[in-house]
Amino acid sequence: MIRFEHVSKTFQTSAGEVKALSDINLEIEDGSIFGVIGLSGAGKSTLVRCMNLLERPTEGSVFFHDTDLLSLKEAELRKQRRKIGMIFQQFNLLEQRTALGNVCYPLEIAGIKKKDAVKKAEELLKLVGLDNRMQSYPSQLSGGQKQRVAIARALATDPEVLLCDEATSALDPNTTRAILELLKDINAKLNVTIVVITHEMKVVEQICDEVAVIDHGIVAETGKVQDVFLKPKSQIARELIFPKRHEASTGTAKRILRLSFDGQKSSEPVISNLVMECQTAVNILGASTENIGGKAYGQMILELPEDEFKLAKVKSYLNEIGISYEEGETNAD
Ligand SMILES: Nc1ncnc2c1ncn2[C@@H]1O[C@H](COP(=O)(O)OP(=O)(O)OP(=O)(O)O)[C@@H](O)[C@H]1O
Repeated sequence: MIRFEHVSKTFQTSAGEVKALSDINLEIEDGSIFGVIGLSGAGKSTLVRCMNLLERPTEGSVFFHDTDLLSLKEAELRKQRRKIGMIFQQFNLLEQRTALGNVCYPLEIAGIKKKDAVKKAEELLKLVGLDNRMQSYPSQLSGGQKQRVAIARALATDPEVLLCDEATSALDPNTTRAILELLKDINAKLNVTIVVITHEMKVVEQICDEVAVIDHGIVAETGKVQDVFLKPKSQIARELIFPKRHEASTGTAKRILRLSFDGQKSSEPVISNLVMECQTAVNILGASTENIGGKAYGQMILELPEDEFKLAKVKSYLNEIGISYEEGETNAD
């Protein structure tokens, strides 16, 4: 549905050129929930803004279906843009309008009759769970409720894609979870393709099918969420999945085994069986196993036994039961 071919974006600033994106290639499938994750300054917002040409790439092509958006005249581009809705971290609601007035706004601009606009806005506000707050002003709503209004407003023009730029970053964990569930619901009920920009792996875990990991303006890695979780290939993906703060901080580097759980095996029996089978105590330095779609995914870090014989036994046991692992060192921080 959306395809980037060799997209680059350079900003000219008084301090010189800033290359925000370099030669980005990616493809987002119709009906999917696609995550773009990266650290602050990685280029995520620029990337998402290039999807609807709020930002024009300096090089490359942006296809929406099979149309190169960069080749369109202004009127035609506006038409295509209506099919691409967007929500933001700061909600961007009109403060002097009620929730209903906010959702009616894009319909009024599109020339829809007031009666029809109100009817549609009411339906959308019901869909996002705000049946009782239609006449409330943004200042009377919580962050989660404001984001629900913003979602309803973005859906008013029947977009095929909804771009969500850090849409849950200003919300607490419970509200985040509820908003992500709502987006998942919208994807399933309305078949709207959803692109989620985030710096938080847990957001990707909760709703995305596929993910692109962005680092310093390039795509470091892309693939199905469970594959990237199971076997992160890039250093940046490893850091995002398993932040350093989860690892032991003893001041000295330790030799470790990094175990990957792939959704079949739950982590607890594996460790207790390993202890019994190999007759060795294992020191768990960190774990970030998560439940994704009802299956356990994630990683666990074990300190290696110093005894080489016991180490060989542990590795052979893991091979036998089919748990992926790799050897490494913790950082001495
Ligand atoms: N309008 C602009 N003018 C100049 N430089 C810009 C502009 N927009 C972004 N940049 C620069 O491009 C790079 C990528 O920024 P971008 O906002 O896309 O990153 P991000 O991953 O979304 O980060 P954050 O999560 O902190 O918003 C940064 O170095 C940023 O300073």
